[in-house]
Amino acid sequence: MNGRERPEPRLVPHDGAERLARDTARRVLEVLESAQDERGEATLLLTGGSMGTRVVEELARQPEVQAVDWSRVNVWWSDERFLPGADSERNGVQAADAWDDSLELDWDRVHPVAGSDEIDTAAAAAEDYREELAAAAEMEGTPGALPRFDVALLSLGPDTHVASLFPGRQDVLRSDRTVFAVADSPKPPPTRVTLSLPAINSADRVWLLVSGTAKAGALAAVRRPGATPVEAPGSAVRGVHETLWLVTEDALPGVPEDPTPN
Ligand SMILES: O=C(O)[C@H](O)[C@@H](O)[C@H](O)[C@H](O)COP(=O)(O)O
Repeated sequence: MNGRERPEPRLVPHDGAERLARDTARRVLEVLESAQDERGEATLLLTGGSMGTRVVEELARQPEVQAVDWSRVNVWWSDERFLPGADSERNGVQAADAWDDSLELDWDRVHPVAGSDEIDTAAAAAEDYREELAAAAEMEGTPGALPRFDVALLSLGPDTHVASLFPGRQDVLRSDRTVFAVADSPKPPPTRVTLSLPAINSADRVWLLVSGTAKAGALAAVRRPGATPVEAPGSAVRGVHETLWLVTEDALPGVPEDPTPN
Protein backbone atom coordinates (compact mmCIF):
# COMPACT_ATOMS: atom_id res chain seq x y z
CA MET A 1 0.00 0.00 0.00
CA ASN A 2 1.54 3.36 -0.88
CA GLY A 3 1.04 6.38 1.35
CA ARG A 4 -2.06 7.60 -0.48
CA GLU A 5 -3.98 4.35 -0.63
CA ARG A 6 -6.48 3.51 2.00
CA PRO A 7 -8.00 0.16 2.86
CA GLU A 8 -11.43 -0.46 1.39
CA PRO A 9 -14.38 -0.38 3.82
CA ARG A 10 -15.09 -3.60 5.65
CA LEU A 11 -18.72 -4.50 6.23
CA VAL A 12 -19.48 -5.84 9.71
CA PRO A 13 -23.06 -7.06 10.22
CA HIS A 14 -24.62 -7.12 13.69
CA ASP A 15 -27.69 -8.77 15.06
CA GLY A 16 -29.74 -5.68 15.92
CA ALA A 17 -29.14 -2.10 17.07
CA GLU A 18 -28.40 -3.09 20.64
CA ARG A 19 -25.54 -5.36 19.59
CA LEU A 20 -24.32 -2.72 17.17
CA ALA A 21 -24.18 -0.05 19.89
CA ARG A 22 -22.56 -2.37 22.41
CA ASP A 23 -19.95 -3.83 20.07
CA THR A 24 -19.08 -0.40 18.72
CA ALA A 25 -18.62 0.91 22.26
CA ARG A 26 -16.24 -1.98 22.93
CA ARG A 27 -14.31 -1.21 19.76
CA VAL A 28 -14.06 2.45 20.81
CA LEU A 29 -12.72 1.47 24.23
CA GLU A 30 -10.11 -0.78 22.66
CA VAL A 31 -8.90 2.01 20.38
CA LEU A 32 -8.79 4.58 23.18
CA GLU A 33 -6.83 2.22 25.38
CA SER A 34 -4.25 1.39 22.76
CA ALA A 35 -3.87 5.06 21.72
CA GLN A 36 -3.21 5.96 25.37
CA ASP A 37 -0.69 3.14 25.66
CA GLU A 38 1.05 4.46 22.58
CA ARG A 39 1.08 8.20 23.20
CA GLY A 40 -0.56 8.94 26.54
CA GLU A 41 -3.80 10.38 25.20
CA ALA A 42 -6.60 9.45 22.82
CA THR A 43 -8.94 11.43 20.60
CA LEU A 44 -12.50 10.64 19.65
CA LEU A 45 -14.46 12.40 16.91
CA LEU A 46 -18.14 11.97 17.75
CA THR A 47 -21.22 12.22 15.61
CA GLY A 48 -24.74 13.38 16.38
CA GLY A 49 -27.84 11.31 15.79
CA SER A 50 -29.43 8.48 17.70
CA MET A 51 -26.86 5.77 16.96
CA GLY A 52 -23.90 7.91 18.01
CA THR A 53 -25.68 8.68 21.27
CA ARG A 54 -26.45 5.01 21.90
CA VAL A 55 -22.79 4.15 21.51
CA VAL A 56 -21.86 6.84 24.06
CA GLU A 57 -24.43 5.40 26.47
CA GLU A 58 -22.95 1.94 26.09
CA LEU A 59 -19.37 2.97 26.95
CA ALA A 60 -19.81 2.89 30.72
CA ARG A 61 -21.57 -0.49 30.59
CA GLN A 62 -18.60 -2.38 29.14
CA PRO A 63 -16.00 -4.08 31.34
CA GLU A 64 -13.19 -2.59 29.21
CA VAL A 65 -14.22 0.90 30.38
CA GLN A 66 -11.80 0.59 33.30
CA ALA A 67 -8.82 0.36 30.96
CA VAL A 68 -9.26 3.91 29.66
CA ASP A 69 -8.01 6.99 31.51
CA TRP A 70 -10.95 9.29 30.81
CA SER A 71 -9.05 12.36 31.97
CA ARG A 72 -6.80 11.92 28.92
CA VAL A 73 -9.48 11.53 26.26
CA ASN A 74 -10.05 14.40 23.84
CA VAL A 75 -13.54 14.73 22.37
CA TRP A 76 -14.56 16.61 19.22
CA TRP A 77 -17.68 16.58 17.03
CA SER A 78 -17.81 16.06 13.29
CA ASP A 79 -20.88 18.25 13.12
CA GLU A 80 -23.18 20.36 15.24
CA ARG A 81 -26.62 21.88 14.92
CA PHE A 82 -26.34 25.67 15.23
CA LEU A 83 -28.60 26.21 18.23
CA PRO A 84 -28.18 27.75 21.68
CA GLY A 85 -25.43 26.04 23.70
CA ALA A 86 -27.81 24.25 26.09
CA ASP A 87 -30.44 23.25 23.51
CA SER A 88 -31.33 19.58 23.91
CA GLU A 89 -31.23 19.17 20.12
CA ARG A 90 -27.51 19.92 20.05
CA ASN A 91 -25.28 16.93 19.35
CA GLY A 92 -22.92 17.99 22.13
CA VAL A 93 -25.76 18.24 24.65
CA GLN A 94 -27.16 14.83 23.66
CA ALA A 95 -23.72 13.27 24.05
CA ALA A 96 -23.20 14.99 27.42
CA ASP A 97 -26.60 13.68 28.60
CA ALA A 98 -25.68 10.17 27.46
CA TRP A 99 -22.27 10.36 29.10
CA ASP A 100 -22.03 8.42 32.35
CA ASP A 101 -20.61 10.51 35.18
CA SER A 102 -18.38 7.65 36.23
CA LEU A 103 -16.25 8.36 33.14
CA GLU A 104 -14.43 11.36 34.51
CA LEU A 105 -13.46 13.51 31.59
CA ASP A 106 -11.22 16.53 31.81
CA TRP A 107 -13.74 19.03 30.42
CA ASP A 108 -10.90 21.12 28.99
CA ARG A 109 -10.38 18.27 26.56
CA VAL A 110 -14.03 18.28 25.43
CA HIS A 111 -14.62 20.59 22.49
CA PRO A 112 -18.20 21.50 21.65
CA VAL A 113 -18.91 23.80 18.71
CA ALA A 114 -19.95 27.28 19.90
CA GLY A 115 -23.70 27.72 20.33
CA SER A 116 -25.85 30.33 18.62
CA ASP A 117 -26.13 32.22 21.93
CA GLU A 118 -22.33 32.43 22.18
CA ILE A 119 -21.37 33.49 18.68
CA ASP A 120 -23.25 35.44 16.00
CA THR A 121 -23.28 33.18 12.98
CA ALA A 122 -22.67 29.58 11.99
CA ALA A 123 -19.80 30.80 9.80
CA ALA A 124 -18.17 32.37 12.84
CA ALA A 125 -18.74 29.16 14.85
CA ALA A 126 -17.08 27.20 12.06
CA GLU A 127 -14.11 29.53 12.01
CA ASP A 128 -13.82 29.32 15.77
CA TYR A 129 -13.86 25.50 15.64
CA ARG A 130 -11.29 25.51 12.82
CA GLU A 131 -8.98 27.61 14.99
CA GLU A 132 -9.53 25.39 18.01
CA LEU A 133 -8.70 22.30 15.99
CA ALA A 134 -5.60 23.93 14.53
CA ALA A 135 -4.45 25.02 18.00
CA ALA A 136 -4.88 21.44 19.28
CA ALA A 137 -2.88 20.12 16.34
CA GLU A 138 -0.10 22.58 17.06
CA MET A 139 -0.06 21.73 20.74
CA GLU A 140 0.26 18.03 20.14
CA GLY A 141 2.78 18.56 17.33
CA THR A 142 0.62 17.00 14.61
CA PRO A 143 1.42 18.58 11.24
CA GLY A 144 -1.50 20.32 9.52
CA ALA A 145 -4.62 21.95 10.87
CA LEU A 146 -6.18 18.96 12.61
CA PRO A 147 -5.28 16.95 15.67
CA ARG A 148 -4.87 13.23 15.31
CA PHE A 149 -8.28 11.56 15.52
CA ASP A 150 -7.95 7.95 16.61
CA VAL A 151 -11.48 7.17 15.55
CA ALA A 152 -14.30 9.08 13.86
CA LEU A 153 -17.78 7.73 14.49
CA LEU A 154 -20.38 8.61 11.88
CA SER A 155 -23.98 7.56 11.44
CA LEU A 156 -25.46 7.21 7.96
CA GLY A 157 -28.54 9.32 7.26
CA PRO A 158 -31.44 7.86 5.24
CA ASP A 159 -30.42 10.07 2.30
CA THR A 160 -26.73 8.93 2.62
CA HIS A 161 -25.58 12.06 4.48
CA VAL A 162 -22.86 11.85 7.10
CA ALA A 163 -22.09 14.58 9.64
CA SER A 164 -23.74 17.59 7.93
CA LEU A 165 -22.56 16.66 4.43
CA PHE A 166 -25.73 16.18 2.42
CA PRO A 167 -26.12 14.59 -1.02
CA GLY A 168 -26.50 16.76 -4.10
CA ARG A 169 -24.41 19.59 -2.70
CA GLN A 170 -21.03 20.68 -3.91
CA ASP A 171 -19.88 21.48 -0.39
CA VAL A 172 -19.31 17.75 0.07
CA LEU A 173 -16.23 18.33 -2.10
CA ARG A 174 -14.92 21.32 -0.17
CA SER A 175 -11.29 21.06 0.80
CA ASP A 176 -10.51 24.75 1.35
CA ARG A 177 -11.54 24.62 4.99
CA THR A 178 -11.54 21.92 7.64
CA VAL A 179 -14.84 23.20 9.08
CA PHE A 180 -17.63 25.18 7.46
CA ALA A 181 -21.20 26.31 7.97
CA VAL A 182 -24.13 24.62 6.25
CA ALA A 183 -27.36 26.47 5.42
CA ASP A 184 -30.73 24.99 4.44
CA SER A 185 -29.97 21.53 5.74
CA PRO A 186 -32.66 19.06 4.64
CA LYS A 187 -32.46 17.56 8.14
CA PRO A 188 -33.57 20.04 10.78
CA PRO A 189 -32.35 22.33 12.13
CA PRO A 190 -31.43 24.12 8.89
CA THR A 191 -28.20 25.74 10.07
CA ARG A 192 -25.27 23.60 11.00
CA VAL A 193 -21.50 23.44 11.31
CA THR A 194 -19.62 20.48 9.86
CA LEU A 195 -16.14 19.14 9.36
CA SER A 196 -15.25 18.74 5.70
CA LEU A 197 -14.94 15.30 4.14
CA PRO A 198 -11.10 15.49 4.03
CA ALA A 199 -11.08 16.54 7.70
CA ILE A 200 -13.22 13.54 8.66
CA ASN A 201 -11.08 11.31 6.47
CA SER A 202 -7.95 12.43 8.31
CA ALA A 203 -9.02 10.10 11.14
CA ASP A 204 -7.01 6.92 11.60
CA ARG A 205 -10.26 4.97 11.66
CA VAL A 206 -13.66 5.92 10.31
CA TRP A 207 -16.60 3.84 11.45
CA LEU A 208 -19.93 4.34 9.76
CA LEU A 209 -22.93 3.16 11.77
CA VAL A 210 -25.95 1.97 9.81
CA SER A 211 -28.93 0.75 11.74
CA GLY A 212 -32.39 -0.42 10.73
CA THR A 213 -34.46 -1.07 7.64
CA ALA A 214 -34.96 2.68 7.15
CA LYS A 215 -31.26 2.87 6.22
CA ALA A 216 -31.26 -0.08 3.81
CA GLY A 217 -31.65 2.12 0.72
CA ALA A 218 -28.89 4.45 1.89
CA LEU A 219 -26.55 1.55 2.59
CA ALA A 220 -27.21 0.13 -0.88
CA ALA A 221 -26.45 3.57 -2.35
CA VAL A 222 -23.13 3.94 -0.54
CA ARG A 223 -22.12 0.39 -1.49
CA ARG A 224 -22.92 0.91 -5.16
CA PRO A 225 -19.67 0.69 -7.13
CA GLY A 226 -18.91 4.07 -8.65
CA ALA A 227 -21.04 6.04 -6.17
CA THR A 228 -19.70 9.60 -6.06
CA PRO A 229 -19.28 11.71 -2.92
CA VAL A 230 -21.90 14.22 -4.08
CA GLU A 231 -24.45 11.51 -4.90
CA ALA A 232 -23.82 9.59 -1.69
CA PRO A 233 -21.54 11.34 0.83
CA GLY A 234 -21.43 8.24 3.03
CA SER A 235 -19.70 6.35 0.22
CA ALA A 236 -16.68 8.65 0.43
CA VAL A 237 -15.68 8.30 4.05
CA ARG A 238 -12.36 6.52 4.48
CA GLY A 239 -10.11 6.32 7.49
CA VAL A 240 -6.34 6.42 7.02
CA HIS A 241 -5.91 2.91 8.40
CA GLU A 242 -9.41 1.50 8.60
CA THR A 243 -12.96 2.05 7.44
CA LEU A 244 -15.72 -0.05 8.93
CA TRP A 245 -19.35 -0.09 7.94
CA LEU A 246 -20.90 -1.28 11.18
CA VAL A 247 -24.38 -2.30 10.18
CA THR A 248 -27.41 -4.13 11.49
CA GLU A 249 -28.47 -7.14 9.45
CA ASP A 250 -31.86 -5.61 8.73
CA ALA A 251 -30.15 -2.80 6.82
CA LEU A 252 -28.73 -5.37 4.42
CA PRO A 253 -30.85 -6.39 1.47
CA GLY A 254 -29.44 -9.91 1.24
CA VAL A 255 -26.32 -11.84 1.99
CA PRO A 256 -23.36 -9.44 1.94
CA GLU A 257 -20.49 -10.21 -0.44
CA ASP A 258 -17.81 -10.46 2.20
CA PRO A 259 -19.47 -10.57 5.58
CA THR A 260 -17.36 -10.50 8.69
CA PRO A 261 -19.65 -11.90 11.35
CA ASN A 262 -19.41 -10.18 14.69
O1 LIG B 1 -26.56 16.25 13.49
C1 LIG B 1 -26.92 15.22 12.98
O2 LIG B 1 -28.10 14.95 12.85
C2 LIG B 1 -25.90 14.27 12.51
O3 LIG B 1 -24.65 14.29 12.94
C3 LIG B 1 -26.29 13.37 11.39
O4 LIG B 1 -25.28 13.19 10.42
C4 LIG B 1 -26.70 12.02 11.97
O5 LIG B 1 -25.59 11.36 12.52
C5 LIG B 1 -27.36 11.15 10.93
O6 LIG B 1 -28.48 11.85 10.45
C6 LIG B 1 -27.79 9.81 11.45
O7 LIG B 1 -28.64 9.99 12.55
P1 LIG B 1 -29.31 8.73 13.26
O8 LIG B 1 -28.23 7.92 13.90
O9 LIG B 1 -30.25 9.37 14.26
O10 LIG B 1 -30.06 7.98 12.21
